Amino acid sequence: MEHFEPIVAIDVPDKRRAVQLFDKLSNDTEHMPIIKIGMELFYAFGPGIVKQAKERGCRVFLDLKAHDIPNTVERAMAQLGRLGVSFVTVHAAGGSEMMKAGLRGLKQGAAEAGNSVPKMLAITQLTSIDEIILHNEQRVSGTVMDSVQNYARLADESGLAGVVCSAKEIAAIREVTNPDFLCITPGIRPDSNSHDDQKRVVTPRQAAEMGSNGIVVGRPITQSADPVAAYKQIRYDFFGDK
Ligand SMILES: O=c1ccn([C@@H]2O[C@H](COP(=O)(O)O)[C@@H](O)[C@H]2O)c(=O)[nH]1
Repeated sequence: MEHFEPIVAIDVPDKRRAVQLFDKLSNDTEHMPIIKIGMELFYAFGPGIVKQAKERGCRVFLDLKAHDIPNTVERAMAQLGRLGVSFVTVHAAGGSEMMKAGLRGLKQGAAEAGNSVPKMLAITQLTSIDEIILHNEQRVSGTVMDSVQNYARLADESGLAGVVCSAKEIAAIREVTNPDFLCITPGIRPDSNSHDDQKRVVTPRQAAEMGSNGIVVGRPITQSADPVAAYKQIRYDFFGDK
């Protein structure tokens, strides 16, 4: 089973702060985190910000959560395949045709640029969603667990490398997917932290015990007075001495 270094979500509004965090976090070359660039940074600074993270030796998780008609996602993913990132994301709610088209585009873009193919992950139910939102707003009957399990099966059948989910759903996902299917888990909060807008939350240790292949952590690190110390503590809680 493959495990990844913690994925740090750099959700900050300005380039100077982002690059400062890339610099601080890439200093520990033995256990360098994977840098997650999301909509906030990418919409503001585009591929240039990806390049700046890569120049510091960081692997990049580009979390743009594509969700559109298959043709649009295929063409968008072809562009992302050219960037040399390690992970990209799409919403499983876009359906299997969209996910397959996205993967096709990603492979084509990566091949044209001579890059290896990034791992494509499907967002299942965002970790900010709970059963109240699922029932009252999405009008989905059943549990969050059922919905996440269904999306994971669909993503696996569509050829994706894995899903983004809460660690709480990993056991249910493993029942219906291939053994090497990845479960990457945000909604991570060390005991003392507030949950912010996250609903399905576990600690780094619980995520490890539940079988997470990699944790995604943002604010508990980026808003800490000492982001490097916060990262190291979270990494230790997830991996122990490894
Ligand atoms: O279901 C999901 C999918 C993606 N995310 C992203 O992870 C980070 C979490 O940040 P925190 O500050 O640790 O809450 C953020 O970039 C989200 O866009 C998620 O939380 N849940």
